[in-house]
Amino acid sequence: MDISVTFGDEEVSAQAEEAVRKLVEDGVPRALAAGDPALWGPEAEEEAKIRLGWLNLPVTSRELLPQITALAERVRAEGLEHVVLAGMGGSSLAPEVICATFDVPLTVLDTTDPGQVRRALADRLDRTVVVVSSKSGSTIETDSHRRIYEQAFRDAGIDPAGRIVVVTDPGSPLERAAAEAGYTVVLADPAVGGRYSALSAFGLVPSALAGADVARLLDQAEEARAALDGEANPGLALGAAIGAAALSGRDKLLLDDSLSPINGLPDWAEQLIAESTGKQGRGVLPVVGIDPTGAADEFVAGIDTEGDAEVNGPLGAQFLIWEYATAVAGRLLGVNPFDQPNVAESKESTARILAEAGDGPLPTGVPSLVDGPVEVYGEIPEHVKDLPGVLTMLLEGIPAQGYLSILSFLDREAAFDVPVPEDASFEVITDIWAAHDPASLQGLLSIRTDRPVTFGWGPRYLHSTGQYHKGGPQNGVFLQITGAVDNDLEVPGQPYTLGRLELAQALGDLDALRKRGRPVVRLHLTDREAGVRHLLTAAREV
Ligand SMILES: O=P(O)(O)OC[C@H]1O[C@H](O)[C@H](O)[C@@H](O)[C@@H]1O
Repeated sequence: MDISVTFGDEEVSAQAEEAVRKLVEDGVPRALAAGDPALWGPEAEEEAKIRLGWLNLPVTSRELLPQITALAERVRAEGLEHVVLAGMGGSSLAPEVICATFDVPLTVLDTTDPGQVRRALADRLDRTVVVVSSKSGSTIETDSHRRIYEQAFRDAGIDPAGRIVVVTDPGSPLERAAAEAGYTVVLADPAVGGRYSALSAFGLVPSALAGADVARLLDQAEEARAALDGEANPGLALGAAIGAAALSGRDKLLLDDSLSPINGLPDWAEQLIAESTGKQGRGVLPVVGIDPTGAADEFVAGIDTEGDAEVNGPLGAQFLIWEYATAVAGRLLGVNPFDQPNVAESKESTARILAEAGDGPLPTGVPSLVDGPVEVYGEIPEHVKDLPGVLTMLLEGIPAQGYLSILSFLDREAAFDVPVPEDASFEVITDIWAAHDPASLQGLLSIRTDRPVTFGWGPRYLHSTGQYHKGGPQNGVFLQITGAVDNDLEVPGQPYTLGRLELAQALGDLDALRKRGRPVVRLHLTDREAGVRHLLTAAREV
């Protein structure tokens, strides 16, 4: 197995070498191997004491294998071939990459979009097993999914007890609810934080049920763990390079996996890096989905792909190396890599908005302008009269070291429902999808600026880059997209529907961003399909 970190840029290499020398001199690798919680300063120490379990997961997680294997065998024997994972952030990003890489199907629910959840519900409910994963056991999206699936199973005459598997920390409210309901529960290691939990029960249980070879994943990680003890320590080198580069102004970390056999690691690494480093007005901005631009503040990390740094290794090894590197970079940046102090701001705003609105409409405000099926909310100068004007204004407003972030609270899969001609070639089909996919906006806008443009699906990004948006440097410009809901979904036992929660989450984050003085515009699509097409057309006119 080739597990290595190499440098393709002389400046990066020299800075990394110098930082590694200093880190070794300070005894950091030895202290980290020994799980020393004092490495991130006195303020982080208390939390670090209960957050370093990930270093040992390649070994300790093996204890879970008999339970997981038996569970997977039962699920298979019962013909439950549709595995749905309800989980946000650290509770779903790793299984998504593991399953994509091992090429086994997994339906991930990390959305509050009613259309997306309805699609999952309509898919083989009689053969569905749902993994409800939440470390805290109190995440609102995951709680909603659990309630919705419980109801759907009951309505179909299916006992949810045989269909719901819970992964959570010991003592969480979810563990208690699951015990009462008679669900199968797999307890996770409480000494591991959400975004460092790829090799814990959170990564392994849903992936094994979907058919991935998780024992192999642990073998790969164990090999990397041995390398982290040695002198040629890839995690130390990567963390030193990322941290030192950021300190010298190269703080946009472009993740390039174009040649990697691993499928989707950047989406996982994005959360790890953004939530771990983006706080106290500092941080490293992970950039996923666009090509390198050569900008002076850009650092290209290639996953099995050339870059300023190139990280080679199979998936299990990559997880551990990136976690180790992030912890090291956190030390260099002087932040606690295990907390997410600003994530709660949006959650609190959302809760307040829902409570204050009662049964009435949510406080959306009035549009500043309307362009066809797109309403524009936010401060728009007089001379801006249409959507291309709004997009131009946002692009021109990006600060010199800044970025634009597109935040889309829409159905991530809607574009793939668009009918395509029967005899269409693959190229034609992908063009049709792209023309209906809000994510295409990232590529269209990024070629109109030399600044990075990021794209996140809401509410998924709230548990990932959302921390950096609010806690990181004051240099982001935000474009939020919401849409009308035609076919809403009740959340059993709760006063809100899923669509109402989705909009409240968008408004909650809008409020949190505004309170921090971040420039933000919300576009509301009164007709989603026409709105996306109109928006993409406007982006081409900029
Ligand atoms: O696993 P859970 O407790 O449900 O948490 C899921 C996610 O939500 C939070 O908002 C955190 O910011 C994430 O780091 C975490 O992974």
